[in-house]
Amino acid sequence: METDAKIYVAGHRGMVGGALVRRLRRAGFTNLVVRTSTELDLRNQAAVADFFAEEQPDYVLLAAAKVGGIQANSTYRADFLYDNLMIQSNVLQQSHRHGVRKLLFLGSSCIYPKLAPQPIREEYLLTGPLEPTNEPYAIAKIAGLKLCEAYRAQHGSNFITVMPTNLYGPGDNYDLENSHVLPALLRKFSEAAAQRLPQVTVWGTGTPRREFLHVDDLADACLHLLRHYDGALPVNAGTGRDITIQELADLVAELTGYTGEVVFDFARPDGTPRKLLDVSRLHGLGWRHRIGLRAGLEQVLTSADWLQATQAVATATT
Ligand SMILES: NC(=O)C1=CN([C@@H]2O[C@H](COP(=O)(O)OP(=O)(O)OC[C@H]3O[C@@H](n4cnc5c(N)ncnc54)[C@H](OP(=O)(O)O)[C@@H]3O)[C@@H](O)[C@H]2O)C=CC1
Ligand SMILES: C[C@H]1O[C@H](OP(=O)(O)OP(=O)(O)OC[C@H]2O[C@@H](n3cnc4c(=O)[nH]c(N)nc43)[C@H](O)[C@@H]2O)[C@@H](O)[C@@H](O)C1=O
Repeated sequence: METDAKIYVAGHRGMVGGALVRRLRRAGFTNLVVRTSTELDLRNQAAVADFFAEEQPDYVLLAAAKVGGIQANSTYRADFLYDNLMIQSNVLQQSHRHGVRKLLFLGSSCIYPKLAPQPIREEYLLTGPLEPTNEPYAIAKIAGLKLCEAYRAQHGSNFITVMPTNLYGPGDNYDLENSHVLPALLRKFSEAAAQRLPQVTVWGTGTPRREFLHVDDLADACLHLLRHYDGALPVNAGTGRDITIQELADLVAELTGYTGEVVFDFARPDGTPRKLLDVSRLHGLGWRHRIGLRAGLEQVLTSADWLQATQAVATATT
């Protein structure tokens, strides 16, 4: 990849898109094209066609999507299915029409069957029923992956697909209802520590296991795959290690200095019991994660992004 190649990063204001932009800039890529969703709604077929005709990018990184945690996925089911189907269909079709040299599509570990054998290998896709809380999102992501495969098979398009585990890092969403577990716990425990609250409520039973990858590691993995991988097979991206939600809550309590009680709200869904990714394909391609969970969380809690996000939340609630 030449450093003056024109790269469209879709979703650059999001957590993953932001990390991709930072990583690409650090690697010397200067010709980045970005649009906010207000400037370009990727669900709009005609607008996406006009954009590609005007910009003619060489590479496309598709990090724009409707994204959220277990509650958002379960509540806004139509939006998660419709928005994601439209965004990816429009971007993939125009990337094909305009002869984009390579496209990277981001799926998710939730595309695999709810009770898949662990760790989850890429070939377990479509071998069993999905987790109901995020079935619409998973169906959309599976359709995206299959569309990449189909463009490659029918037209020879170099569309590659990456399936990340649960991510965290700068640019995360700290909304208490719609976010993923890690940002939610960081906020709940740090607020409880500051206000000396006697209890923090964690959703579900605390027994589900989750794997967490720092978003800067994911961005690095994506650049590695852009440079070194042209295959049809999807590639899992994770650390190969997971922990229970109870262990995660204990870790976040320790890091935020919270010493009160942790209670579990059994009325909230657990979701998938476990979704540890088998990352041997990615390791075989020469990439491994660098940022462990404790170090990654310490980095988040001392970052300018965290201070900004928590100040914005404090201002909005006073
Ligand atoms: N977060 C996670 O834990 C995981 C994420 N992923 C995948 O990574 C990708 C990025 O996720 P993440 O960065 O966390 O998500 P974010 O919610 O942080 O960012 C999503 C971005 O998508 C853009 N977007 C949403 N709808 C539209 C639209 N209609 N038109 C144009 N742009 C739109 C938004 O743009 P704007 O800000 O301009 O409105 C936003 O910046 C997704 O494909 C997701 O499935 C996969 C596994 C785990
Ligand atoms: C990345 C992935 O993210 C989603 O799947 P998920 O991993 O189930 O999502 P989550 O991070 O929101 O929850 C993980 C676990 O944690 C528990 N939990 C405890 N306390 C809080 C809490 O306060 N908030 C949240 N959100 N969860 C909590 C929660 O009950 C669950 O057991 C997919 O929908 C899909 O979008 C996807 O691809």
